[in-house]
Amino acid sequence: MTGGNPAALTISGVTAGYGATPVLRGVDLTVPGGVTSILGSSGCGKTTLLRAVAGFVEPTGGSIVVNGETVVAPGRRSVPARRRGVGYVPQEGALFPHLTVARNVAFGLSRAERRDSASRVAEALELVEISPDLARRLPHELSGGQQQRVALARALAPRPGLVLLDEPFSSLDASLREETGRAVVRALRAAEAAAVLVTHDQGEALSLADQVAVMAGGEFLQVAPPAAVYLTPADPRVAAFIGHASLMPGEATGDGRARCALGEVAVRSATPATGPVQLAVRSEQVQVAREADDGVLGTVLDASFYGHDATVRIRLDAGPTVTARTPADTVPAAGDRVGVRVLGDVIAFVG
Ligand SMILES: Nc1ncnc2c1ncn2[C@@H]1O[C@H](COP(=O)(O)OP(=O)(O)OP(=O)(O)O)[C@@H](O)[C@H]1O
Repeated sequence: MTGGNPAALTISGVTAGYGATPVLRGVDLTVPGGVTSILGSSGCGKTTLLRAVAGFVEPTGGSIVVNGETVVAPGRRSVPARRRGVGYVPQEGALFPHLTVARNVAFGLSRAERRDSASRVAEALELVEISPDLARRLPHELSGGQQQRVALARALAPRPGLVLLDEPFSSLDASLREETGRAVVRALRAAEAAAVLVTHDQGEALSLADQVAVMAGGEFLQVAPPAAVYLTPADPRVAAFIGHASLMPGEATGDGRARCALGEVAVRSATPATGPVQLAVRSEQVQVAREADDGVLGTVLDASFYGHDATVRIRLDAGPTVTARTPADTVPAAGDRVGVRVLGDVIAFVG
């Protein structure tokens, strides 16, 4: 955002629920522009928040401002969904199966905008890199990735300032997912639309977004650029959720070090000089060697092979379990005795 433009979206103290069950518990979020991804476990309230911004769920409290216009505020009638200037791409795209690509894209246009429907449709399809040759096809004649891009074109056709995407890539396989994700972000940037992207997938959240908002239990734990969320998580839950850190108690001993079940480790971040701390050890920091080599001893519980590498869970003799990431050609087997060492600084939180 530059030159004093309003933020694309400001959510302040929003509460919402279904019947007597609260789901959002006073949510605050500012989307200055660009792409913000919302990451959180299933059922934490991500879709409910998007639906509240889009105008499909009425909040019970708080306010929502879209591109400078207040659309929800206490004591005021909320602006209806169709007048919020917000595009919405639901899960699975939800194209109308009996309408061609062009008519699906034109569907979101207002009566006035339909006067130049052909050029609006062409513009939107170009933004999402869909060839005009596909405009007359029906959705089932497209690939999954193309269908998702058409769903985005439909949301972009009215030129909204803000687009909400609810797990738009969840039905795509891994490689198509990455490629479609990048194409969607290119289209959003070309359209100069800000976006909120809900996802379960931390790789997607970190790689596609300018800002990552980590949600748990109906509120945000941290909202920050991807590298900050990964390298300086605000809270142990963020560390555990993003990048699979192993959490364990420790005792800070001064000089930026702490003692824990992994021995003496170097710690990063603002920890007290001495006293109890909670440590978060990233799996890529944990090095596994044969038992004869040095390190803290433990027993392999299980290993998951991913091709490019593997993750190995180890129960340390001292009690806690840690997860290590090992090269694909040196994966120990369940039951193996191993030595474990920690590389670099571990994240520490005040215990
Ligand atoms: N229409 C509804 N009526 C009653 N409860 C609902 C309704 N929709 C959602 N919920 C409940 O509200 C909570 C939050 O749901 P929501 O769909 O916002 O979560 P989410 O974070 O998007 O989950 P997921 O990642 O699984 O899509 C859940 O406990 C869910 O069961």
